[in-house]
Amino acid sequence: MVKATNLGFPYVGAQRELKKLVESYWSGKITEADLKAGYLKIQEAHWKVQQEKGVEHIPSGEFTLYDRVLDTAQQFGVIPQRYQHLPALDQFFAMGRGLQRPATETTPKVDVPAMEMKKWFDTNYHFIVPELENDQTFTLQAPRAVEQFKAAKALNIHTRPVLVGPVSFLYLGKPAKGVADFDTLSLLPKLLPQYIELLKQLKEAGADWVQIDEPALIYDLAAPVKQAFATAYQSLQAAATGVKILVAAYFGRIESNAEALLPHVDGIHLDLVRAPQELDAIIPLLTNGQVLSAGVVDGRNIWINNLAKSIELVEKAVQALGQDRVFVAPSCSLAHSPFSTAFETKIKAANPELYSWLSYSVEKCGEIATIAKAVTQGREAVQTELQANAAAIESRRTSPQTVNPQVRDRVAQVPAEAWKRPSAFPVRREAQVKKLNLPLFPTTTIGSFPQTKEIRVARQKHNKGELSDADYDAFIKEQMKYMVQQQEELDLDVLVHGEPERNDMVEHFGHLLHGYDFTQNGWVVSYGSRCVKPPVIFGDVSRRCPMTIEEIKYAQSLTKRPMKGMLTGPVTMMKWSFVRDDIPADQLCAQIGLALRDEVVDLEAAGIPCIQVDEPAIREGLPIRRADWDAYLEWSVGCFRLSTSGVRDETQIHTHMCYSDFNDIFDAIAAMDADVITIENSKSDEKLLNIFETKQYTNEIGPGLYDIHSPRVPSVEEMKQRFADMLKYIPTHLLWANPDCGLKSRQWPETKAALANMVEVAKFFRAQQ
Ligand code: MET
Ligand SMILES: [Zn+2]
Repeated sequence: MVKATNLGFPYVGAQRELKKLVESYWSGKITEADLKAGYLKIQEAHWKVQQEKGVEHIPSGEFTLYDRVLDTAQQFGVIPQRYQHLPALDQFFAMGRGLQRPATETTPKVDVPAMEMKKWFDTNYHFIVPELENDQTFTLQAPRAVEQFKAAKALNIHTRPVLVGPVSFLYLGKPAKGVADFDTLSLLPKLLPQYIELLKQLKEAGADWVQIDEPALIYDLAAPVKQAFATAYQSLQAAATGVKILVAAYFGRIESNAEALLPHVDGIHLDLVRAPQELDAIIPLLTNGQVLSAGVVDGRNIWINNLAKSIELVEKAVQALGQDRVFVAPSCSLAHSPFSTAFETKIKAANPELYSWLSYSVEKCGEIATIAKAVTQGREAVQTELQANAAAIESRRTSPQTVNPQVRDRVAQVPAEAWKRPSAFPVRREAQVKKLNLPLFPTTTIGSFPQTKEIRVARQKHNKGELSDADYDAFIKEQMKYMVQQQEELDLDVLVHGEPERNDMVEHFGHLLHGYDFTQNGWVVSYGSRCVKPPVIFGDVSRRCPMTIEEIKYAQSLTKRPMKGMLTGPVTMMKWSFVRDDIPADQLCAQIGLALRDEVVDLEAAGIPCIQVDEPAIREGLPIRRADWDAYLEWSVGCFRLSTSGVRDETQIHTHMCYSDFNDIFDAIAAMDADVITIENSKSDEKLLNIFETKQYTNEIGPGLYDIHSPRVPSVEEMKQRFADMLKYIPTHLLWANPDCGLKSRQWPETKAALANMVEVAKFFRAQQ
């Protein structure tokens, strides 16, 4: 019998119950006991819903109150010194999010920052990076997996415990602050006995299968790391704990990384959505009853599965291995997909066709069960489900909502010259210098100004219909007027309209484009208790109407200084949305690129001399494997150019990225060929500037002069220092003065003070020349 299994579930809850629960605990509204009782109830509901949907291997132990890598660190005693004095639960949250607490009669004052957070592979989830000492000791304490397994068992639900694997844990960890650099994998021999102990405890509690997540298997790995995998699983096997081990890799292909560990495990999970070709590669390597867990249902998106296709794939595995050696599974933990489409009442009513294409975690569990049943009992056993699915897939393939022939034709017929500016940068620069007549070291900002409470309230009222369109427009105009006035007073050179009309740089444009929709409850965790609700791209994308012209034109009418138009680039529009999976990414990106191209051309026609197209997400879209980088950079950079190259030489194209860590893709950034790029710098001066020692950036550039993430006002002196450092690397005539990123999360007083200092610095250096 082919088993329906799951790897992980959206622990945040159907209506983000867990978020509300932990946040109430943080604010002191509920006690630790309330928190415990509360999360047990949530877990119970989750186990039950998976059971009802027909999942046979229900995961436990992956449920976390903040982050499961952090859970893993704490339960093995990987606790940096600065948190060690705190009681367990406070300690856990302090490591995740920092803790500030005044002294009481019995306890001293606490003030500890959070540990570092990093992106979890190529998802938008962020995990807490374990800090390891080179003489680190490990001690197993209160393992979550055992606690949760027992809790489920008490409810009569048999679960499959999930652990973060020992190699991935160490590989993703880093040497603690102040410790000399060392290979964190060298700690493996010390860590493994703790895993053995944990497996024994799970066995004792009644577990049979244990899922050990080793997502690090999808990286380009050096030989010693592959060896570490082999060593680790060899010793777990030799310990004969009595549980069966399923090693799970996901988010990509494992290639040869698992070969050495394979003989030492009872099964392996593969992400067959990202790497379907690995099915054929792995089958011949499985022996002695080893199991293949086939990840055929995409755990990272919101779309229905093509059941007929998945069934075929699983049948192929069954033919080779037999029914008892195949599990059906999501590609990765379902924690990366929202909870259930049942809450999408608005889409259901307004667009039932789109609704029929959606599948969130609960529905995905149903899909997994259907696939398993079809393969075990034959397709007839699930005929109704298969028919409904086939109809939905067909409607999605042919619907005018997804396919717009005009858009398709336009993408297919983009002329070669549309992929780049007509003239080279030096020629464009000459035209721009003449037209803009800017001083040396021009000053500008990145786009947004403070999103004040007043702005948020007005937007809410407008959304609820309490503020008329006309009144809201008038309000936004007032805001722009204020923002332009402030910039003139500060004596900035290139002004912006300030983005008061935008709630979010992607969602705002989504509303103005065909092919986008918005969910009510499509939440996924971004980090800790923080969730995001990305827009959905379901169809071919084109402009509904000009998107920004009114506002920018109005802002320009208020000043003689050049106004900078402000758009979100095609790659970022995709990366920060739930993207359709029925056309290739490069095609979708070109569609968005063309929509933006029209807007860029319209802005120019409206008399806007500078246009910024933000691409903060280009780097995070970089594929995990180096071998895939070139193809990705080719289309993503190409689409940026497509969106920006419809203008005359004299129109100055800007772009912006808020990280400086792009030394490895420097050539691609240069190939974007923006006239001006503004980038982050202030948090990592050297990292960014070092690259200029070896490579030349030929266009204009504004490395951020100060960090906008903090309310702190940078002094003139420190910015002078930073500017002087930049001047060592960047030719005088190419350098701009600007902050790191947009100012929307700041307040006005600090914004004005910081910008005033920044302008002073630019003027000081101008006077020196
Ligand atoms: C995350 S990058 C933000 C760019 C945008 N133009 C802003 O200033 O807010
Ligand atoms: Zn930014």
